[in-house]
Amino acid sequence: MLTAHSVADIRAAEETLAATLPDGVLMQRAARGLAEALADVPTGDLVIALIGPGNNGGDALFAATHLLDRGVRVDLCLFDEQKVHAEGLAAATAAGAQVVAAPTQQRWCLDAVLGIGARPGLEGKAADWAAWIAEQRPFTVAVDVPSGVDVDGATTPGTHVRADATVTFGTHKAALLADPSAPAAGDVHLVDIGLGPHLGEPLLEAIEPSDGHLLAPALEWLDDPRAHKYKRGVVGVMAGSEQYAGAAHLCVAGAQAGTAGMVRFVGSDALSARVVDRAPEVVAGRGRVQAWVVGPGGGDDAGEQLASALEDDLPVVVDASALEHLPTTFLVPALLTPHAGELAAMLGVDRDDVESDPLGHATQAAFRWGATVLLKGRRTLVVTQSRVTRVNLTGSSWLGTAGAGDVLAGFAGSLMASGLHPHDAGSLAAFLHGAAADVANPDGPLTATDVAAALPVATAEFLGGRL
Ligand SMILES: NC(=O)C1=CN([C@@H]2O[C@H](COP(=O)(O)OP(=O)(O)OC[C@H]3O[C@@H](n4cnc5c(N)ncnc54)[C@H](OP(=O)(O)O)[C@@H]3O)[C@@H](O)[C@H]2O)[C@@H](O)CC1
Ligand SMILES: Nc1ncnc2c1ncn2[C@@H]1O[C@H](COP(=O)(O)OP(=O)(O)O)[C@@H](O)[C@H]1O
Ligand SMILES: [K+]
Repeated sequence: MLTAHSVADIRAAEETLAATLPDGVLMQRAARGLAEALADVPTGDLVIALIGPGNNGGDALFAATHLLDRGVRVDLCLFDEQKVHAEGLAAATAAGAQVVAAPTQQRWCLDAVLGIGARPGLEGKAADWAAWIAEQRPFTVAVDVPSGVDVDGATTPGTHVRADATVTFGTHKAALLADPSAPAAGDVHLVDIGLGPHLGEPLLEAIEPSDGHLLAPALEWLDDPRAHKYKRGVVGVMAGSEQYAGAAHLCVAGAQAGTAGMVRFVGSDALSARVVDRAPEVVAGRGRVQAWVVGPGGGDDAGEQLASALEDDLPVVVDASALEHLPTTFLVPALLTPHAGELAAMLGVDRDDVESDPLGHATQAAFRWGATVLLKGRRTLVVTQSRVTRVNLTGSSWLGTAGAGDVLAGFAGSLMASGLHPHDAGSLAAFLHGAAADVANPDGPLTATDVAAALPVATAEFLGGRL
């Protein structure tokens, strides 16, 4: 699992670790890691280092000494000459760095304006530097975090740097993983400075290809010699309507691609006939299931369908139209799967509000409904009270295609029917859904049907540690 920690936790870990080491060792580790990450800068090329008032600037100043040692030239811009890491500045200038008034034509840039001590938003000189980066497009490496973002909240309320890469120290930060701030970080490289053993519970985590073991609770039947389809679980699907018949097919396709042993479909006679025609393995009509999926393309019936599913007292995935009919709170394990527009409607706010603070709004909804909230998007979030929030890093923007959400809801329901907690079911479904899109076509268009078709292979590769 890839983890990100809060600024407060990082500070506490740093204090504990620093107390066991001679002064300045941590900054030296950070500076060396930063210089190593800049190994591609050719000898003789010129780097501009934008230096802020704190230790973030210090890291870059010491990294500059390593760059200068191997023949890279370094110019320095100081945010505040009175407030700069003095030893770092002395070391960098002694090694040959020049202080200049403003960035000009440099093709390489080190953003060391602000790190984890930042109040979000850049002003004055720092805002001018961010504008220069946006206009001149030098290859920009952010030190620890892109300056100006909200490090824990992953929001971008003011001016900030947009980097090509970020070299971060000790652990990831929420801002590097979650949207809307993640694009400002570019490619993220983690430098180990020894904080690991001193860090507490993460603020955010992301499933990695090596985390196939997370599926284990849904696969206990695999080793059971007397296993049969019902031991794998049955997932019930109430999806689709006259208007959105395709959602029924796509949700069923997602459900069939999962770990459950059988899919039941409940809908009108006409829709049931179509679904069974297309997917002969599906059993139509009410019956015993271990989890329900309600809402994809559900149209006017979604409220009734949700009420009917909730009567069974079973885990439930609530998607699309069913999100308009939520009970005050959930008494069964529930996974709600809104996109930003649906979450905005649930909370009575604007879509822009959700998009500018997805973590905050998904968390608010998870607490309000006592449910797991999976907020769909480029970096899908899965939030459950008293669990570490997960962010999904798989897939590409090609996944934003009609019906992809229907497949996701069906697949997550299948994992829940096999016994997974909604937090694991939702985050694994998002992970495998993105991985399946990459299997189907990593760099180009694809349909939701393609994603559903690739899910079984993506799951097998994940289980085999081959993703
Ligand atoms: N933790 C670790 O393990 C390690 C950390 N290391 C490094 O240290 C970095 C953290 O350093 P840091 O604490 O000095 O904070 P940093 O962000 O450089 O600057 C704070 C200063 O900026 C100011 N300021 C704030 N917001 C502002 C704004 N919007 N506009 C203008 N000014 C603003 C703020 O002023 P104040 O809030 O006091 O008014 C204060 O003076 C960390 O990211 C990493 O790079 C490594 O060396 C290795 C080990
Ligand atoms: N820019 C994007 N990058 C990656 N994935 C995306 C992006 N936009 C949407 N997605 C994913 O595509 C799916 C879209 O679901 P949804 O909005 O419900 O669409 P639909 O209702 O058409 O099925 C979700 O899994 C979402 O996370
Ligand atoms: K920075």
